[in-house]
Amino acid sequence: MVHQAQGQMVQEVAAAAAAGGLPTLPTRYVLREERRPTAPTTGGDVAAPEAELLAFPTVDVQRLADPSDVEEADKLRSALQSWGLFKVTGHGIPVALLDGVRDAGLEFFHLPAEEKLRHANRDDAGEFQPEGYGIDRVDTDEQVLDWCDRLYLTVQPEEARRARFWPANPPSLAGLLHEYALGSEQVARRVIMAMGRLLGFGEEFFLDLVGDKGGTDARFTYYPPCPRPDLVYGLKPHTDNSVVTVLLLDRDVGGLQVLLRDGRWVDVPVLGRDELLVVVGEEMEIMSNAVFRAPTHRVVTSGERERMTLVLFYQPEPHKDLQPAEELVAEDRPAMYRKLKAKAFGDGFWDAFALGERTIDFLNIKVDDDDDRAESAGSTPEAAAAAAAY
Ligand SMILES: O=C(O)CCC(=O)C(=O)O
Ligand SMILES: [Fe+2]
Repeated sequence: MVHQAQGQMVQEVAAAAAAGGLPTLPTRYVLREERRPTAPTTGGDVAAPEAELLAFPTVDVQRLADPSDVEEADKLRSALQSWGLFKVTGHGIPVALLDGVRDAGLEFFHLPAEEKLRHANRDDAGEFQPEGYGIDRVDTDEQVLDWCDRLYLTVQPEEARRARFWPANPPSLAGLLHEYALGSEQVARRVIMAMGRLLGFGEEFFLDLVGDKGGTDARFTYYPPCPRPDLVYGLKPHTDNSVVTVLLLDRDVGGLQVLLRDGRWVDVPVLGRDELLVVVGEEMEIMSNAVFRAPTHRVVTSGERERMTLVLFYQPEPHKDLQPAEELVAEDRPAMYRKLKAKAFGDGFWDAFALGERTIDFLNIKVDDDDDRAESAGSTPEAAAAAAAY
């Protein structure tokens, strides 16, 4: 059964609201009071001074590829230990390609509804499945829906692409996404290689766990303007279903926020046109036995401006075992997660996300819930250094 709300795109709701046809926001988007996003922490909150924005971590992936560049490796280490995400320069992807794929994505969302619905996220029987155009899965009346529409495509391995979900319009989109994904995959690989080196292993360390034919899923997310941004999430708080995620953010409009370890939500700034963002995902958290942590992040919407982002999720080969690397497990550092197949983890994401839970928690693969131990094993420079000694 498809839930009746599944058919309604947020873009249509937003258009009706803008035309004055909706005196109040439909309740299915309205968050319970205690869950509502407060005003962004930066810009208005004295607890988050300007300096914090300036300290937003940056890593040059070209420098990162040079194993003798200790300074850049230190920047990566510090970014991973503090924010769990960082902006990336030195990737070599032409800015014309970045702008091109952004423009093509936006053009797709601006097409008439019937054109976009040719690629709707339904299978032959009309049931919901994640790939294609639409909103995320709706299971119940109680589920509060995010203020966004998505176009979700499997990009790699190439033989797994499903042509019916790839827009024919604008005609440039498919080619641009293909090109961009190749460049962005290199960014992910360089980061994953450097993460292996940070722990004192070779750069193949995590790549071997991922496999040569890891998967890449792309998600274009369109956040229409919202008449009541104080009541909704663009995207609810979550951690990513990936080893790492590479994001191409909107050129002009912010909204992404990350939860710091001290419990504050902080804005990710609008990046330069040629900059990307890398976020650690839950699969890396598992493989690294929580030396690296997947940060919780969310999107708040803007009142008047639309926003679009393109996010690429890098995943292990589906048949690979997903588990803490044995080199990172010892008597005083027991495995924090149980083994499962990468595919089982990937599939679990959709159930978890609909409930607003982490996949790790939803699938109950934490060996125990002793967060103190997790903290001491994972988040300190000492722990990373300890891991390096293995
Ligand atoms: O749109 C954004 O800024 C973030 C999207 C995101 O976090 C996701 O799709 O997992
Ligand atoms: Fe995300």
